[in-house]
Amino acid sequence: MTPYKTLFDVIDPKIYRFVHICQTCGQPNFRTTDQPQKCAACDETRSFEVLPYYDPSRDYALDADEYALSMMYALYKKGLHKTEVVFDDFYRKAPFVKPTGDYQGELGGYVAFGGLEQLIDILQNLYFNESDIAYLRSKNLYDEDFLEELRNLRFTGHLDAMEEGQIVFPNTPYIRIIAPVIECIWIEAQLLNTINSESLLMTKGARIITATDGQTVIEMGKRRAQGRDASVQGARAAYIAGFHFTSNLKAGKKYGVPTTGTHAHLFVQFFPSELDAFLAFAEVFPAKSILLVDTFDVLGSGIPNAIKTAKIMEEHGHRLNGIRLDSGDLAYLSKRAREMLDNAGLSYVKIAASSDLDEYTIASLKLQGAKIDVWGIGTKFITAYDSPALGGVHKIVARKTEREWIALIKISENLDKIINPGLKKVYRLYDRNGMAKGDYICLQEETLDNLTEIVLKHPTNPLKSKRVVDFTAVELLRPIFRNGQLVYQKPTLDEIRDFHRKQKSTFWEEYLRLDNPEVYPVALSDRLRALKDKLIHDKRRHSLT
Ligand SMILES: Nc1ncnc2c1ncn2[C@@H]1O[C@H](COP(=O)(O)OP(=O)(O)OP(=O)(O)O)[C@@H](O)[C@H]1O
Ligand SMILES: O=P(O)(O)OC[C@H]1O[C@H](OP(=O)(O)OP(=O)(O)O)[C@H](O)[C@@H]1O
Ligand SMILES: O=C(O)c1cccnc1
Repeated sequence: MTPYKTLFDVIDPKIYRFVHICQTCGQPNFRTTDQPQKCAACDETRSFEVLPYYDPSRDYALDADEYALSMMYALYKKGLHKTEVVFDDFYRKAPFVKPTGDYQGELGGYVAFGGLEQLIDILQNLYFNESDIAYLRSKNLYDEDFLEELRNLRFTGHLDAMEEGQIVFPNTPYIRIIAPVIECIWIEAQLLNTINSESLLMTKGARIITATDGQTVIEMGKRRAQGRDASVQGARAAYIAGFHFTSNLKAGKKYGVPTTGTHAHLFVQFFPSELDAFLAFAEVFPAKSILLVDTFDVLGSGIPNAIKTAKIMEEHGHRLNGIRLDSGDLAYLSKRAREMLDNAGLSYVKIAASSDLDEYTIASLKLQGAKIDVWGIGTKFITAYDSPALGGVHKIVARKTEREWIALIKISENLDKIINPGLKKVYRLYDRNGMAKGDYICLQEETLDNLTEIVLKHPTNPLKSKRVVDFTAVELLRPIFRNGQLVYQKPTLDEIRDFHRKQKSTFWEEYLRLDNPEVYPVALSDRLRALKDKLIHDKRRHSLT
């Protein structure tokens, strides 16, 4: 489908910041200034209504915390706002992973990295529009010079990121930005909001796909999502994770996610009888009918009426697609339903199930031998029910002085919270069979070219280390922006989905399993570790004197 162009694609609101409505002929005139000029349509020069012109669907600039504006202003007043800095984005603890049984060990887990496409759109369309400037002026906190600086502010930095759908482990940067400090501060909240929410849902989706193991999965979460847009973005994340369809038409229109659906209980209640409802639905949708069989009594009436409907469809040369169970004991009911359908010669009719499902219930149902072919998943996916936040962070790790870059560190009493300083890169090491062995984080100037062996040392436990030989190293951070310009060829949704599937298949299932997953090795190079130790030591000494 060719995306249609909006007025904002044709008349760039980053340049044409005002629309002057001519009060004589009603013509809108797009202008770079608020000073009236001759109307293009009627030559009138006197009377215009002057409005800020901006794309409301890309109203990004104030998606920020006030403290960001405070810091941006203070740095501006001190003449430091253009200082170049490096920021890393990473998370510390994998979501959804809880110890079960007597498990006492370190917790593993992973995140499927999501939201890059949305972040690209934000950074390409980031500007303070005139209504933002007017709002900030009304706060009486900032001077006019600063507001003028904001008017001209854009993202001008370099951004490297993992590709969307990549599997990423704790404390490994998935985004690295080199930019003036004012820009890095400005984007913090919405970068985190986007990446955290999308990655969280993609991860939940990836876990559900591990449990459904190749069967058809439909995302149905719209009604339970935390806000309108969350459901559309969530449906996209689900598709990348491996879901096959969404019920969400907007996600279909906006992102091209395949859509499908069954019908609700209301449709059955509305008709004089369940059979009337089924026959009506099947007549209108002979090629895509999945009948909801639990409005009254699944085994007593729902399935028998679905069988009658299927038989009538067969007489007309059609096949009933499936039935849906939405309550009760899904293992028992699906097994009985399968028997009844098979005995009626309807083994082609699929059984779909929904009812507060998640990866754990699905795994349990499979263990119980449930005969379910299609999984409908809403609430527990779209709300990331059991782990509703991903704690991704955006941290400064270096700044430029007149002469050189200096690495920065933040000390914490909690060893896990001490960031890895400096400008870094990330390698993933693969064995001969293409399976991932571990990730290796090193300084930008380091190279693996002549290394035949790497010892991946555990960050805090010297007893845990892993020697890797005969490996192929792949750099995971890819150039996305250079000097504020997009240099990355954005993949299609299906390419992202495929990329995610392939990446997931390079990990042993021990790292991806739902309960007590193995900890995937992520190690620092000796030079990076030495730099970190030195900075910690220097800071501690400094704070004691
Ligand atoms: N055999 C099963 N094993 C494990 N969990 C199941 C099984 N069958 C259903 N479940 C789960 O148990 C929960 C049942 O939810 P609940 O008690 O609210 O009842 P319900 O059957 O959905 O009925 P209703 O929708 O009418 O309230 C759901 O989360 C469902 O996924
Ligand atoms: O169970 P979920 O994973 O959220 O999947 C989507 C649910 O949405 C619908 O329920 P509805 O809103 O009619 O309410 P219900 O919970 O009473 O079925 C549908 O029948 C599913 O049960
Ligand atoms: O198509 C369905 O069955 C559906 C869609 C949204 C929510 N519940 C069910």
